[in-house]
Amino acid sequence: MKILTAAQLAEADQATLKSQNISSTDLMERVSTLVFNKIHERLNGAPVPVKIFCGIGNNGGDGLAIARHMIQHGYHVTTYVTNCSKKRSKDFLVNYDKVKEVTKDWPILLDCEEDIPEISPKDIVIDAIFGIGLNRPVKGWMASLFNRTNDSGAFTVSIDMPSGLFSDTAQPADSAVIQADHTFTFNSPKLSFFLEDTGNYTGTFEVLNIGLDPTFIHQADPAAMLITRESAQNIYRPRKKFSHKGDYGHVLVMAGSKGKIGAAVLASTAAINSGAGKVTAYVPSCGNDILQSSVPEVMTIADSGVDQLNDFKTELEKYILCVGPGIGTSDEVVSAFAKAIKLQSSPVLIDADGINILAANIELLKDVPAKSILTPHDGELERLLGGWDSSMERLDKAREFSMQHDVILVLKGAHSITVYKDHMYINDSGNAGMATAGSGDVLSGIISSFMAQSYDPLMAAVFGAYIHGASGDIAAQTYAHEGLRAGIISNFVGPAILQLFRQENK
Ligand SMILES: NC(=O)C1=CN([C@@H]2O[C@H](COP(=O)(O)OP(=O)(O)OC[C@H]3O[C@@H](n4cnc5c(N)ncnc54)[C@H](OP(=O)(O)O)[C@@H]3O)[C@@H](O)[C@H]2O)[C@H](O)CC1
Ligand SMILES: [K+]
Repeated sequence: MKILTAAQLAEADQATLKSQNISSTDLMERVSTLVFNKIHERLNGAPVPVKIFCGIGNNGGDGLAIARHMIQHGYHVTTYVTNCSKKRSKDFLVNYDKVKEVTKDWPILLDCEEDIPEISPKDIVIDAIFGIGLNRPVKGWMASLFNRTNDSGAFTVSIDMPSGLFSDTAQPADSAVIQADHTFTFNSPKLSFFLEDTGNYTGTFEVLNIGLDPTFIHQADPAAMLITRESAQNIYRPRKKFSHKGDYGHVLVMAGSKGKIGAAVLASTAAINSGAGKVTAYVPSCGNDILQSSVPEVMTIADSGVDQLNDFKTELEKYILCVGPGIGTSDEVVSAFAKAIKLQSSPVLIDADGINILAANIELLKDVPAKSILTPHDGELERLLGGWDSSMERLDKAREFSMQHDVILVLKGAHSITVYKDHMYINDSGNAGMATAGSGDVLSGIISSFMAQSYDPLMAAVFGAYIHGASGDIAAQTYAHEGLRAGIISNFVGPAILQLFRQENK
């Protein structure tokens, strides 16, 4: 699913009016009817007090139209207009007049100086103050209204966006935002819904298809792609009937050190569980027997270093290198890592201490083959890029780094984001139970396995992140978030691939 910017959505709006030969008032009526139906389905006529706060732009227009439908259906509605300036939009005014058709009670005009209206925990608040037209931080009286709403304990439903939230630019620290319990958003979710510092404002969110011009949407270059089950289905490559293990590649997992051989076990198990034809673990010699007894499908090469890697020698001709989990960062390891990277001409996967080594020895980046994949968690990312002030800046810096070094970054988090130059892919699978030791080692194994199976590196990263999350989601149905261990996630790669094609129960 495409994630479009506020500017693109406004353009889509105009393209829709033209291609469907409808007025903007018609489109607003369509949108507000869709939202009303959703609310009506849930409330089912309940006599709860509903307070609808409307701005004076089109988000406010939506709010007024929703108010009209609700009043018409017998709901107990009080409508407020935050009448802070004279620049009311045309469709706001049309819908302001239309309220007259269903009630004698005009909306209450707030002139933005008076006391904030009472809001009780028993109210349902509908927030239609600002949508994608927000253009500056929310301060002063409006901020007090937002804070009062947030503190009220009332169930709050936001229309299109929680008011005060920016959709695709950095959220100013001093700007008030409505904390919604649920958000109905139009056409596509917004980028800020997926970022750590802003993603909680929406509460749960639901994307409503408001019938925007499909040609415009098809042609639009998205701010990011949301990777859902459907997108993952399209990336998946079925295996051929007449094939052998040589067709599915060979992953060489260079990982582990004394006390952290588990990282090598987890990454190489995940690689074999995800379909690589062959997997070899390249480990310090203390890890050899551990690997051989814990995962018989994986071959091993023991390095000359006993407790940690100190060299890189292998006769293997063609493999995908997955390097970094649990290797440490001592001088010996750095020289083994540097040697391994230099020997590669095809893209490699670098994780964990591999990323820490690059961050501390930035000159090694020139030996990293183009389109290699780095999978940092935020601590590693910070070492690599320096800090950031907002999630948007984190993305900007990642894009710049990717562009400069021609590498793919998988930024791990609640929604892992794969960044390659100007392209971003936001993962929509996974859960908080996956925040557990070794989960990243499993991700490295999964992605390198798909690289070995000849997926294009960018698609291997995007698909691997999805399958990793989906494995965790299926595993959590049996183990709960708390019971998830990295090795368990890895065992659910097969069910996650099956799930891609399972018919949903309707
Ligand atoms: N294509 C679609 O997705 C459709 C969306 N619809 C709805 O329309 C809104 C967008 O409406 P728009 O009129 O462009 O903008 P808003 O209503 O969100 O806000 C504009 C008004 O807000 C004022 N503003 C902006 N920031 C602030 C602020 N920090 N403090 C105070 N006031 C602010 C702005 O004032 P100016 O002084 O800058 O002019 C405007 O008055 C979208 O979100 C949907 O809800 C359509 O219904 C259908 C298609
Ligand atoms: K809103």
